Amino acid sequence: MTAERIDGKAFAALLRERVGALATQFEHKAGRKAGLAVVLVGEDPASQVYVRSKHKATVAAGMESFEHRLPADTSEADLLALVEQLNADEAVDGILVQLPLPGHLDDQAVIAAISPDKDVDGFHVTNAGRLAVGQSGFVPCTPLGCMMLLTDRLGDLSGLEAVVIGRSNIVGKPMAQLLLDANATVTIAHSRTKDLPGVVKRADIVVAAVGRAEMVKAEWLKDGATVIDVGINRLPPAEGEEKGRLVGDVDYAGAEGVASAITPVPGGVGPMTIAVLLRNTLVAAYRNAGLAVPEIL
Ligand SMILES: Nc1nc2c(c(=O)[nH]1)N[C@@H](CN(C=O)c1ccc(C(=O)N[C@@H](CCC(=O)O)C(=O)O)cc1)CN2
Repeated sequence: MTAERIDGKAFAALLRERVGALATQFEHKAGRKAGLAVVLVGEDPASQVYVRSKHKATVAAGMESFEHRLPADTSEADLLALVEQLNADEAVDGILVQLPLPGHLDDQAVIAAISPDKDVDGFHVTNAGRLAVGQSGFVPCTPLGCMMLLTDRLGDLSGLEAVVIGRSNIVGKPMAQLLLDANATVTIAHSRTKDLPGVVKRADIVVAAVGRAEMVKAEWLKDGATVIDVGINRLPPAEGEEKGRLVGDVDYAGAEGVASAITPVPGGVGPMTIAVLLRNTLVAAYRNAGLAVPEIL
């Protein structure tokens, strides 16, 4: 079997296009553009790339982008003051603080300061709670993007066995919650799971979000499984290479021979993160303006 490659890049482009069309409708109805504020503290090279991509995608979708770049030694009090200012700014529908933050800053305190109704990352404890009890809030972008790819491919997930490898607040836990809401039978596996290969072998759906390069091997997979690879790991440069290759948490070359479908890295889940961020921002804008959120969002 050669697995179908799930093209997250193409899916994300379609989603961004749809959000762009709805953002124009929003502007006509509300008399203003939807707005996203992104805060970057420090000079982490990967974060700089992601923040630049978010800015470009926001503007391309016809929304207002407010970028705040702060020095690496910014104090927590100054960062919290900026978040407060953005909470009060009516032109700002969504607020995102790029992670990771420099070590002296407490991510949880910063996330807690964001108004839950502007928390388009879905990281605030209020939004985590809303997801847990089935209320509408904001769902973290990466797991929601994974879910869109899964339902596009599989349709109804009822009764399917899903294994999520990784238990982070940002990906693993919300992913498991979304799969459970879709009536899958869900196992969350992690570094202390006994017989991880045996657990993964049961799964019709595998979501790998551990952050360890090519850890999930072809032999672990059930024939015909659908594999969603959230990992983005850079290998050390091979001879003659300037930069190492990007790989996921799954051994793609091996898994391709066993799975029925798999997301590549790059070009799979990663691009969905930014497309869903635009979607969440537009949902926030509709809600903040007191307008009905279009169903197709
Ligand atoms: N506040 C947040 N911080 C972080 C988040 C987040 O959702 N909110 N997620 C990640 C980083 N991230 C967005 O912020 C992100 C990661 C990866 C991609 C992406 O498109 N990756 C490409 C490969 C990119 C490359 O060449 O390096 C791919 O997978 O095809 C987009 C966004 C951590 N921080």
